[in-house]
Amino acid sequence: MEGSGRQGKGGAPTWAPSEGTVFRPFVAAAGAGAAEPSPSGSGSGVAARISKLHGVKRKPCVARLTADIINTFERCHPEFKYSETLNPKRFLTHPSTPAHNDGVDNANWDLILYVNLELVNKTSNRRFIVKEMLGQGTFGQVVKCWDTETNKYVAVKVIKNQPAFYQQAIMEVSLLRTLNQKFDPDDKHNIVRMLDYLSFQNHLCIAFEMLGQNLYELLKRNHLRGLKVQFVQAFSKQILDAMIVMRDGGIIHCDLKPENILLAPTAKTAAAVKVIDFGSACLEGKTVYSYIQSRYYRSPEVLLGYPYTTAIDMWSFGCIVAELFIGLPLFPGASEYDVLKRMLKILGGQPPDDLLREAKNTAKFFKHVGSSYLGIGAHDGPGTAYRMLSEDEVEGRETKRPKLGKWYFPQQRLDQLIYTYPWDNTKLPETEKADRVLLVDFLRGLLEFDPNKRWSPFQASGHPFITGEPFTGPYEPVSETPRIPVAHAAAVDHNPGGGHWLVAGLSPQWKCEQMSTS
Ligand SMILES: Nc1ncnc2c1ncn2[C@@H]1O[C@H](COP(=O)(O)OP(=O)(O)OP(=O)(O)O)[C@@H](O)[C@H]1O
Repeated sequence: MEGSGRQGKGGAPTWAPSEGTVFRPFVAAAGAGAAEPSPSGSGSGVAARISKLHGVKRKPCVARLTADIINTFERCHPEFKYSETLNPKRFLTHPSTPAHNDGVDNANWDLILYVNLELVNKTSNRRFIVKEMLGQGTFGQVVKCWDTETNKYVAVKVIKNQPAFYQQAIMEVSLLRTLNQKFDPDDKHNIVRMLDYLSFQNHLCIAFEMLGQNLYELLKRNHLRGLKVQFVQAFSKQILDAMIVMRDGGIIHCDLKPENILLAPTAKTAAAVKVIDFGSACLEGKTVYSYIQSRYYRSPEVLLGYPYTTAIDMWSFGCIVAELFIGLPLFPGASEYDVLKRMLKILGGQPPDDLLREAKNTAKFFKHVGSSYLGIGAHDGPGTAYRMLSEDEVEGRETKRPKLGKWYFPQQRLDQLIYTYPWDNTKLPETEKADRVLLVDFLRGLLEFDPNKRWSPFQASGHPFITGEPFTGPYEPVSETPRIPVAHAAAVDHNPGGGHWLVAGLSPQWKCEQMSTS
């Protein structure tokens, strides 16, 4: 259904004879009929004529004739005029039927993108020429573009023309600018570089350096069998490096997952990665949304509706590390209930009572059973006052049975999963066994139910799994002194009126113009 209407509207044919001219397309001309070359090849047909014009003496073949087809047409027919602007648009956006914003947006408020559309920064006149679609997400579309200023390919995120998306994208610009310029001016900490941002047809467009495949695609390419421990180590180290910087800035990413970690081209090592997509990010202490993080990577405190900090990213990071090793998501729940149930089963514990007591959504998942209950967490601590609801109990409460997904691996505790992976394996070399012991100990500190006890990125970066130091027993991180996130302070200083327009270098007036048209 791709845009026949659109093609009709803007749609001149590739070749455009002047009015009244009956021009036979080349294929027909070179085929049977009046234009057939003479059987002898000596030259009475069109092909032979073209051959002569090109100075070709021997019998031409079709492939040769199409090599310089525009020239060929022009030589064959003096009235033939070619103009690239008259080409039919090759749409990249689906659907490509105009619906809003004077016909440049579709029904989903996405800008209708097509090959060779120029996204222009009116202030600098820098132009980004659209070439192909890279991905479509919640906030809009990401397209590969040719940057006329640097003569390089870049990735441009074209945000949907809707106030909520617009506002959040401004936040992405603001936070990424702070991270890039203030915290990582030399591009050493594995965070995507933002190159430019502009407003085009009421769409905020953000240009990023062009990166490669994401880690989910990498796992798929490996048939979801997981990566060697050495790669898991290398990627973990780089992601942690980015997370240390984010935490120093008091920035919570809120959507860490394998899809948002991209391979980066580098001369140094074949396994460099960068963190992308700050489209859901926020400042610590200024958390606005409660429905955040992709479900499989959602932390217990977010599921339960408890105030959150940068520790939620460490939970997602733990899920990513485990997934990189086993090739499958660790908690692929079909519902939030399913995710939580899997956490309890695989980790053999549950969130601490004080968190459950204060969290907003505890009653959706747990029943208060008094202080003496020796439940799932009993093996590693005192009893708990809360027990997770059964599916029947949830159905009774919510009138709907919670969705439960399939288990793709044995229903085991995390350590057993890692030690026995790929689960039919009996003999492992001693070095591999040692690596896995290290990995399990590393995951223990990341997948900690209590956000206050969960390791910070800096603490995790001291683990022997990351440093390569010998493992002498369970890792005890150094305690950290409380810090004041710098970006948080900066954002408040620049713009006490709320929002982050000024921090991003975008005027509130510009914001209003955009808002009013949508
Ligand atoms: N710098 C980049 N280089 C190459 N590809 C990119 C780049 N940035 C984004 N992409 C591609 O576009 C996809 C979507 O990007 P991004 O996650 O930033 O958008 P989103 O709308 O926030 O998506 P989601 O809804 O999945 O969070 C990515 O998964 C990736 O495949």
